Amino acid sequence: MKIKMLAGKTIEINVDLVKERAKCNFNIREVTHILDGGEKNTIQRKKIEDISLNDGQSRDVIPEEYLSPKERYENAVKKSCIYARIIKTELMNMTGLETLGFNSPVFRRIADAYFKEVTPLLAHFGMFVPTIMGQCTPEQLAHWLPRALNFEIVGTYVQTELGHGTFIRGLETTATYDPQTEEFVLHSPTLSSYKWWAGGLGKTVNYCVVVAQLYTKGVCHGVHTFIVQIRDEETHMPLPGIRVGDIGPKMGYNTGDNGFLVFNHHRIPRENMMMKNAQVLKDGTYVKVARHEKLTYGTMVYVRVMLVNEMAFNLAKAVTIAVRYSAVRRQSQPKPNQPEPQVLDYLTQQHKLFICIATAHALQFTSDWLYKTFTSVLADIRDDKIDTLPELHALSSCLKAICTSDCAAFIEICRFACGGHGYMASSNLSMIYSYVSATRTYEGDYTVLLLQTARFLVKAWEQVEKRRPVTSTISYLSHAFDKLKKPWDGSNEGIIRAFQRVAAGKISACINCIRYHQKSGKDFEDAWQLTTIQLVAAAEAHCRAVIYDTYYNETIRLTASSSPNVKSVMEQLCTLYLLYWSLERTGDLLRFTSLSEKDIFDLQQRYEKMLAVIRPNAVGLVDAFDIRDEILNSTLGAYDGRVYERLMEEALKSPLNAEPVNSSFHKHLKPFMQGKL
Ligand SMILES: CC/C=C\C/C=C\C/C=C\C/C=C\C/C=C\C/C=C\CCCCC(=O)SCCNC(=O)CCNC(=O)[C@H](O)C(C)(C)COP(=O)(O)OP(=O)(O)OC[C@H]1O[C@@H](n2cnc3c(N)ncnc32)[C@H](O)[C@@H]1OP(=O)(O)O
Ligand SMILES: Cc1cc2nc3c(=O)[nH]c(=O)nc-3n(C[C@H](O)[C@H](O)[C@H](O)COP(=O)(O)OP(=O)(O)OC[C@H]3O[C@@H](n4cnc5c(N)ncnc54)[C@H](O)[C@@H]3O)c2cc1C
Repeated sequence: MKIKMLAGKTIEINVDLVKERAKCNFNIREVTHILDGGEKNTIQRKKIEDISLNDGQSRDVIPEEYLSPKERYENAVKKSCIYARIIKTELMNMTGLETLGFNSPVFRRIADAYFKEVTPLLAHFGMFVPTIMGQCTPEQLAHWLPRALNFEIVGTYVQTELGHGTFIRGLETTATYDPQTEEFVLHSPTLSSYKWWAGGLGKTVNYCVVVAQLYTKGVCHGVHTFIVQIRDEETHMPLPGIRVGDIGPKMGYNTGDNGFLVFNHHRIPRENMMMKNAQVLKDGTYVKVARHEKLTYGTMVYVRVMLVNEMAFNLAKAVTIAVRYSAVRRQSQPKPNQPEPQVLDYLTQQHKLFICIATAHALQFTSDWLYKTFTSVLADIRDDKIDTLPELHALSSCLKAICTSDCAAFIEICRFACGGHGYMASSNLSMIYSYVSATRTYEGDYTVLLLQTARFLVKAWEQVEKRRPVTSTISYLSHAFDKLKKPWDGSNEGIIRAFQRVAAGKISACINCIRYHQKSGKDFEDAWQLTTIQLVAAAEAHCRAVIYDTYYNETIRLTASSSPNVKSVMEQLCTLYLLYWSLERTGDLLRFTSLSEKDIFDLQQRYEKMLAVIRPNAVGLVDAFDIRDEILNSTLGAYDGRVYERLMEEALKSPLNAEPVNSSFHKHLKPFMQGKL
């Protein structure tokens, strides 16, 4: 152990970690600034982290694993109020800082110091407020937004029902306009129409955005959004006509009180229909305002965009834990009479972990780029231009699907990399995994969203066939008709072009398959269904090509004025990422490019050399994510590497250790062992 001063405190640091940090050859702060989107953001983030975490209010006295479900929820509500107060105060102090807002990555990061699972207010921050911002008229906005931002009301987003989640047009809850009273009557006509899943609905919120089928003058106009009060603002009792409760234990999100909601002819004022995109006049006349009918789905697009950033952060946490632990952990004896090596020195361990570091960078840069695209499309929509929306929908759908899926898979690999101790709840890897695993399903299931992107790609292909211009992310399709396979080029640019060829080849194969089925007499819908396995694969290939291109270009752009070693290490990670996926997808490359067996051998050699090049900087790279111990919440991943001490300290907190003999011994085990039971 070595003693080190950190933030004014003297701490003991594991000697292996001290050596690792001494080996690091680049400026860690510089990389942190790049990942944060600039030094100004890092300074701001650290300031808010200090304000909100230094007083210890985020800490639990008893680890929440030992609390009952009810106590865990109550504890989460208590801490949510502290957390929300910090956001309110800091937001007021931060006016003018355009990069930080209500849902800023900074507030997101500190949330993890407060909640091992989630805050019951997550859907208030992530969905209720964004829906108010996106779906209200200016008058409605003036009424609802300040109340929601001040937490005078707390809300959630209630869309999914027992019977339907994916197929929104199939939702059954009705909102029928009554012109006599100028009210909507909300009703749940069947068991399958019961609302199910909304976060915070069970016990926490008093308002919600409800998605329901709008009926007026006897005509159904499809799903629309309504602001519905469900609990009394004083007593918090459910209002008449409302049945609401918690849906019970889940694989994760257990402090999130996901709920059910049943309407029995519940009335709300006409003004509570969110009327930015469509209106119902007092006499019941339906007026469509928006030019694109899917603008009602805007909150989902927003959350899908946010989730990409969410994935980058969660993977950064998991790999920080796994790399630090792998530097501390020593195991086996590959050579006789030699000390046990750090497990990080095993090539196979580097193969598990360095791709996770690279992926966290790739997702961070892709997420920043996607967010910019999102804000630019929002600006277009404000100017009544809706032609950029389909591309945003296609991009956010596939990126949400692939990033959540990759991130869950890589977090599980981080757990494997930590052996048995990775399975301890105190490693925090199981919590991170159960949190991330749900993201592949919610906000649009993986397969469903990739099929949305595939629709866009098939249409784009038809445009390219007609030699019509297409948007930037699919411009590579224009080269799909070049007949000759180009010689394999293993440079970064060459690999990206090769994967664009793979994507184009897969889309082309889907088109051929759909047309083949149509020629055999199938209608388009059936031909589409028969092609869906390939369509999902084509959308995945397209998405990966977008990520490779974005990661590569953003790395060059963001390190243009960096110090040489920072530039090198960031480029090495990007190259590692491209090599890793080339080796993972050799089948695709063999099918659609001129890659040979010899090229695969070369790729493998280059990949393994790159692992060795990155090895000395591995701990420095995860330190650069700059995730405070309070946020990591891990016995294995703390900055000081006191792994075994922390494991023991945590074990001693188990209530089972409070007494030398548990009463069940005398009550059950002893009589059983003595043959008396
Ligand atoms: C611990 C943290 C603590 C504190 C937090 C602090 C701060 C917060 C920070 C960040 C928060 C932000 C986010 C991160 C984290 C979490 C978020 C919080 C909670 C999330 C919990 C989960 C919430 C939910 O799951 S809500 C429910 C979501 N449900 C879905 O996604 C359903 C999926 N289904 C669909 O989207 C659609 O039904 C469908 C797309 C599959 C089909 O729709 P539909 O049948 O109507 O359309 P089609 O006929 O198929 O298509 C017609 C054409 O329309 C096009 N289309 C479809 N959708 C869209 C769209 N959205 N936009 C544009 N165009 C669209 C479609 O492509 C067709 O086009 P074509 O040209 O005709 O082909
Ligand atoms: C933790 C968590 C939190 C949630 N929070 C909220 C919330 O706050 N508010 C809210 O409204 N909802 C919420 N949800 C619900 C969530 O949005 C839905 O569960 C999700 O959209 C998936 O829909 P589903 O459950 O209907 O799945 P289904 O559509 O029933 O999916 C089942 C299977 O069928 C497949 N499938 C479905 N349709 C097709 C198709 N067309 N083609 C091919 N395959 C298909 C899917 O790929 C999947 O494998 C939450 C869910 C979870 C797990």
